[in-house]
Formats: sequence, structure tokens, C-alpha cells
Amino acid sequence: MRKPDGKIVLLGDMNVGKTSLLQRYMERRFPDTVSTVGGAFYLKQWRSYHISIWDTAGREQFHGLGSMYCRGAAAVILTYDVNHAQSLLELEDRFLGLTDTASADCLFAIVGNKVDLSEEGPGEGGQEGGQGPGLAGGDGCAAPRLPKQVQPEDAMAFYKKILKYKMLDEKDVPAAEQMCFETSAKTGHNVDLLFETLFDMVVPVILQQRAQGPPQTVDITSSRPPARTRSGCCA
Ligand SMILES: Nc1nc2c(ncn2[C@@H]2O[C@H](COP(=O)(O)OP(=O)(O)OP(=O)(O)O)[C@@H](O)[C@H]2O)c(=O)[nH]1
Ligand SMILES: [Mg+2]
Repeated sequence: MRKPDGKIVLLGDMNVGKTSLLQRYMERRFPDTVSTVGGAFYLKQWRSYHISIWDTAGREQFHGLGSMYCRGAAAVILTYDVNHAQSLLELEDRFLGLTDTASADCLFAIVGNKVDLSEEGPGEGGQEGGQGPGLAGGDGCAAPRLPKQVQPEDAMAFYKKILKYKMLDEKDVPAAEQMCFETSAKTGHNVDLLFETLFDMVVPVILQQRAQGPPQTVDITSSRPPARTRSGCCA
């Protein structure tokens, strides 16, 4: 197996939909999932690059593994559930610190998932939302359901906190509006947009990492992550 050129890691509390987002993008479906054990990855070819996308376990008992998965990451997708405010707070309290091992140029995407369940979210309708910016990409035709607990402004405020935590200047990194997404793994809303926006952004980071010396990505040919099977840890 070819060694990946770069790595993207999904982080976030249990049940926010990390595995579902990845399966929606890679397998174009929304299967039943079981809570992830450890971590698992997919390999995606994007242009001439091979990018590994790591799904991690949100459960507290696997927390210690998070910084290992983040080592050398070119991008981290910090995922929360738009209908569960605590899941955004957890990103700041429990998950942001895990990204200390990521690449110095690491990009951060903030993703509010399960937007199909909220009153302001888009309705059902298959893979949609491939156009337009992440936060402006909703088509607003939902049947009323749950009151949305997290607003796009909350996610953008968190993005700015990340920049502060990383001591990055706003003018040196992508704008919050570009990096905050609302998605539905169930309907596919904005899922392609999320991953493909990130892939395009990650390519320059990969080139930068190459220019700086040997890659820091985990060598998946020599390390042995827990096996992923259709009914296994990633399903
Ligand atoms: N309605 C709806 N349900 C979703 C969505 N994404 C995930 N789910 C459901 O939420 C539950 C948890 O999804 P997972 O993808 O397993 O969550 P996870 O973040 O991987 O959880 P851990 O592996 O425990 O960290 C499952 O029952 C999914 O079917 C979504 O966009 N909309
Ligand atoms: Mg999972």
C-alpha cells in the first residue's frame, strides 16, 4: 500500500456522527453505525495525492489515543452535533488540546452535523448541498423538528478561539466562514463540500510538509491500527 501524502483526522464527542460523515463521503451511504473503538482510516486519492482520513472514537475511554492520531495531521475536522450544545463545548474542553501534535500548518474545520434534525436544517433528499459555502449552503426546506442548539456564529466564535489557542493570525489562515460547515451525514447535505474543500486546502500543506523534511504522518504500512471491517470497529 502506498504511504499517504497527508492526513486528515476527525475528532469530536461520541455520537456526533464522525463515522457516519466519513461513510457518507467514502461509501455514499448512511448505514447503521456502532460506536467507534480506537480509530480507523480510509485512503482517498485526490488529484495525484493520497490522503488518509482517520475516524477516531469519541468515547472518553479512548481519549488518550487522540493525540497519537493527530500526529502530523494536515487538517483536523472538529465535529459537533448542532442539536447538542455540549458537544461544541467538549471540542474546546477535551479535543482541541489533542491537536497539539498536528502539523504546524494544520487546518481546522468546524463541522456541525445532524442539521437534518433541526428546525432550521435542510430536508431529506439524498446527496445534496454540494454547492455554496458551508454555512450558507442550507436550502432551508426542513420540516420543523428540534430547536437548533448551536448557531453558525457559535462555531465561528470557536474557530477564532482555536486561532488564539494556536497563536495564529486571522489574516494568515482561511476565514471562519470558509472553515465552518453544517452537515447532515443522513441526507448528505454539505458532506462532499466539506471533504473536497479540505482536500484542496490540504494539498499546499502537504507540499509545505515535503519541503520541510520527512513526513511526520503515521506510517500505516508499519503501524497496525485496529482492523476495520464492515461490521467491525468503524461500522
Ligand atoms: N439524523 C441524523 N443522524 C445521524 C447523523 N449522523 C449520524 N447520525 C446518527 O448518530 C448516531 C451516531 O453516529 P456515529 O457516526 O456512529 O457517531 P460517532 O461520532 O462516530 O460516534 P463515536 O464513534 O462513538 O465517537 C448514529 O445513530 C447515526 O445514525 C445525521 O447527520 N443525521
Ligand atoms: Mg464513530
